[in-house]
Amino acid sequence: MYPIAKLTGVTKEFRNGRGINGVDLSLEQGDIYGLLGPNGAGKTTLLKMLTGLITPNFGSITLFGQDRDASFASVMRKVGCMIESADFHEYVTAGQYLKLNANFYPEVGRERIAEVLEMVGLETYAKEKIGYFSTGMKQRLAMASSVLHSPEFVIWDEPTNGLDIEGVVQFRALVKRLSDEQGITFLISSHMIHELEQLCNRVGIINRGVLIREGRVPDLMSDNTSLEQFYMNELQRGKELMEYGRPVSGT
Ligand SMILES: Nc1ncnc2c1ncn2[C@@H]1O[C@H](COP(=O)(O)OP(=O)(O)OP(=O)(O)O)[C@@H](O)[C@H]1O
Repeated sequence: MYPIAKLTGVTKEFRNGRGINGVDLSLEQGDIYGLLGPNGAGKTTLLKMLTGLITPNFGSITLFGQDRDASFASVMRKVGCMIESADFHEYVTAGQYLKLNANFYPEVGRERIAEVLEMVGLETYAKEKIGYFSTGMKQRLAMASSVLHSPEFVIWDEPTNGLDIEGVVQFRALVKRLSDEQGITFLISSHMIHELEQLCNRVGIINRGVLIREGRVPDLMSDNTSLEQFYMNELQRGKELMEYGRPVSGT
């Protein structure tokens, strides 16, 4: 079985010298993979490169075992993504917005639109203009839109941004449901480390553009009481390596 997504030596250097550097990453079918890292670490850049929004300077990317660029249309058909906040036309309703997106997918009908609205708890707002939506409601709508065409691989950048407590709980249940029932693979970047700890089977930590650690959550946490503690230790270790060339605090 091929990996759902595989990045090999993926590098992007922006003109300001920042970006990401030599990332190797392989996602297997059914993974719920959490991407963690400080602000500006390179999470969004990595997700954008996976989906073709940014072209890497070096490295290769395969999706579903195929070269991402050579088979772009066919592989991207199986990917659903929500990267950075969606740009909505404020004067259309949630239902109309999804209907517009559904035009790209002949197999997506009215029932599927109702289904995804229900999935994200917006079923009573189908006929409301997006201009009246709160930040969290727009986030829910973007999430609904990203799974409209029943993708096999879902990429979400900070999906819990703006969600209320109920929304976060629903989000977690939705990921688990789609993973358990349909075997969908997820790549989720988030600062909500407790969410990722509960949700993900694997996580990776990216810092200053480098994937510094990654693995199965129970393995990474074996010497730590929580994923948060592991994460803080790893960042501290990275800082010491940069400053002193070796870890000094025993982390
Ligand atoms: N188009 C661009 N041109 C120049 N620099 C960029 C560009 N896009 C991102 N960067 C820089 O690349 C680095 C990584 O940015 P990125 O948005 O991937 O970080 P992030 O981990 O998603 O951060 P956050 O958690 O704050 O959303 C940052 O230092 C950012 O300033």
